[in-house]
Amino acid sequence: METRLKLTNISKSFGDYNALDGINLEIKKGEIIGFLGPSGAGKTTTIKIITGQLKQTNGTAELLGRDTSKITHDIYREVGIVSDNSGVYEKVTVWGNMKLYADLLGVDKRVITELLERVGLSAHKDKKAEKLSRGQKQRLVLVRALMHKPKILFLDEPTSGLDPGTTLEIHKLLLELQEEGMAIFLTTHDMEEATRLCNKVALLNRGKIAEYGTPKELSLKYHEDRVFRVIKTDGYEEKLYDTDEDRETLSAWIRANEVESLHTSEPNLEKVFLRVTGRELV
Ligand SMILES: Nc1ncnc2c1ncn2[C@@H]1O[C@H](COP(=O)(O)OP(=O)(O)OP(=O)(O)O)[C@@H](O)[C@H]1O
Repeated sequence: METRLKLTNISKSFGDYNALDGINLEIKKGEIIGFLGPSGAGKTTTIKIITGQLKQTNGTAELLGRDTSKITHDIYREVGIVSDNSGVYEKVTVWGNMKLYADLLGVDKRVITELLERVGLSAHKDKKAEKLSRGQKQRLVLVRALMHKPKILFLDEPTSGLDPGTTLEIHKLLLELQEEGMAIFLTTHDMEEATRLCNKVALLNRGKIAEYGTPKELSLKYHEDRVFRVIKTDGYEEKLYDTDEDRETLSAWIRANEVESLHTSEPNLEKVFLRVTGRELV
């Protein structure tokens, strides 16, 4: 699969403070990679280096095969960026906001119609952006970043503060885009979101990638206390651990037909994160 982003041994110092220390990361076509880390871990610094806004102290960053320290503005025709300060024109309508970008990028009007339809904003196209709800505005920002069909999309906290319905819609759209081959670099504080969307996640802590793998791999790796919850036919619930003794007990219950159901409880990414960083995600 085609590599869309490759970071090799990236370090960044601000004076004698090492904000990033030896970051390696690769994103291929059709992959969603989660970049997770507590406040101050170095996420924004990494994104700035990738998008050419900041120069690394060491290492190389290649975006769509080009060295980011030498990229020119035309690369933005193939890159989409969604961040907080997304620059929606508040006094301009939804359609107008889309049209401004479409003209700039040479995108056909039909694409605007299609995208607004896809995220349920067609009915609001003549509303000024300032009148949109938070979720509607977030969807506007997202589709505006998509209209030129970027090969790679950078998403900074795409669903933070949104209701579950809108969040689901955005997730559905992102999974469709992934299916279409878009590579997505996602920062999020929402571990459920990371688990649902990401092929792999990198846990960034104090400027280093402390863990990297599929959400499942990481959850299992930190799964020390494997607990089984057993509901017995008499209605009682028992907890068993992954020990020889408890396994023997479980076999005996099964043989005696005393087990109604059996559940394993795996730790989620949130717990992994806390263990790795010792810090809450904020
Ligand atoms: N221009 C700068 N000069 C000095 N230190 C900086 C500069 N930019 C960032 N830092 C420091 O580098 C570290 C990483 O910052 P960064 O903004 O990348 O964190 P982050 O992971 O994006 O955090 P958040 O989730 O809070 O946005 C922080 O300790 C920050 O204070």
